[in-house]
Amino acid sequence: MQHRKIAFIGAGNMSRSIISGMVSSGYPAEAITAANPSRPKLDALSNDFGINITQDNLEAVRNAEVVVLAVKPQLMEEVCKHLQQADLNGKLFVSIAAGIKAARLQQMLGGDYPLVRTMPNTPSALGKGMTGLYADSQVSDTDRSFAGDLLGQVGDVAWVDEEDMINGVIAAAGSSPAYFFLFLESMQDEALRMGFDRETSRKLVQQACLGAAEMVCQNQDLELSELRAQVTSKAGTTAAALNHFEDNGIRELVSGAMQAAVTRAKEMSDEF
Ligand SMILES: NC(=O)C1=CN([C@@H]2O[C@H](COP(=O)(O)OP(=O)(O)OC[C@H]3O[C@@H](n4cnc5c(N)ncnc54)[C@H](OP(=O)(O)O)[C@@H]3O)[C@@H](O)[C@H]2O)C=CC1
Ligand SMILES: O=C(O)[C@@H]1CCC=N1
Repeated sequence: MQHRKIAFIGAGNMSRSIISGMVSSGYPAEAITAANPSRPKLDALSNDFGINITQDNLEAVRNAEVVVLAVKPQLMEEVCKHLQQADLNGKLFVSIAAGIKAARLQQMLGGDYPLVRTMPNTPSALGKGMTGLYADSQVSDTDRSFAGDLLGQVGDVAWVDEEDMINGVIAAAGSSPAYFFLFLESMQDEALRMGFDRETSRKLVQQACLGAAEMVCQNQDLELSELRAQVTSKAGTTAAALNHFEDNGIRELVSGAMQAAVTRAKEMSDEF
C-alpha cells in the first residue's frame, strides 16, 4: 500500500490500537504523527512505536496527507473548527468517531473534503480488527483504496454503501468486543465461585473463547448453529446450559443490546 504521511488527532485507546497494528504490519513509523493535548499517551506512543508526536493539532495536520479524526464525539466540533486554521485542501480525512455523520463532519471542518467514515474496534491493536467503512461520492478511487488498505493493515474491512449501516457496524463489531468481555467476566466470576483461583479461572474461559473463535474462523462452511450442535450432546450438560440461556431470552437480550447501540449512535448524531 501507499505510505502517506498520516496524522492521528487524539492519541487515545483507538488511535493506539490502530497505530500499534499499523507499525507491526510494516507501516513506517516516521510517516505517522499523533497529536494529543496531554503528554503521557504521546510519550508512550513514541517510546513503544517510534512515531512522531506533538501537542499541537495544527502542526500534525499541516504535515499530513491523511488526517484521522480520533477524538471523542463530544469534542469533535471544537477540534475540527480549530483545524480550519490550517489549509486542509488536498487532505484525506478519515473519521473513526461513532455517531457523527459525514455531512456533519464536513460542516465542522468548514469544507467539502474527501472523507471516509470508519468504525474500527480495539482488536486492531493485534491485527485482528474489524472495520466498517463508508465513503461518500466525492472520495476518489485512490483515496478509497488507501483508506481500505490502511484499516486492512490492522484487520479485516467491510465497506457499506449506506451511511446508516455504519451504526450496524458499531453494534456488531465496534462495540461488540466489550460484549464478549462482559460474557467472559461473567463466566470467570462463576468459575471463581466454583472454587478455581483467578489464574485458572481466567485460563479456562479465555482458552475456551480462543478455541471457539478459531473454530468459527476455520469452518466457514459450517453455520454457527452447526458448531453449537457439535458441542451439544443429547440431554447432556451443554444442552442444560443452552436451555437456560434460551429460556431466559438470550436472543432477545442480544438483539436488544445491539439495537441499544444503534439507538445511541442515532442519538449522538443529533447531539453532536
Ligand atoms: N474505543 C473503542 O473501542 C472505539 C472508539 N471509537 C471512536 O474513537 C474515538 C476515540 O475513542 P477512544 O480512543 O476510545 O477515546 P479516548 O478517550 O481513549 O481517546 C481520545 C483522545 O483524544 C484526546 N483529546 C482530547 N481533546 C483533544 C484535542 N483537543 N485534540 C486532540 N486530542 C484530544 C484525549 O486526550 P486526553 O486523554 O489527554 O484528554 C484522548 O487521548 C471516539 O470518537 C470513538 O467513538 C471507534 C471505534 C471503537
Ligand atoms: O463506545 C463507543 O461509543 C465507542 C464506539 C464503538 C466502541 N466504542
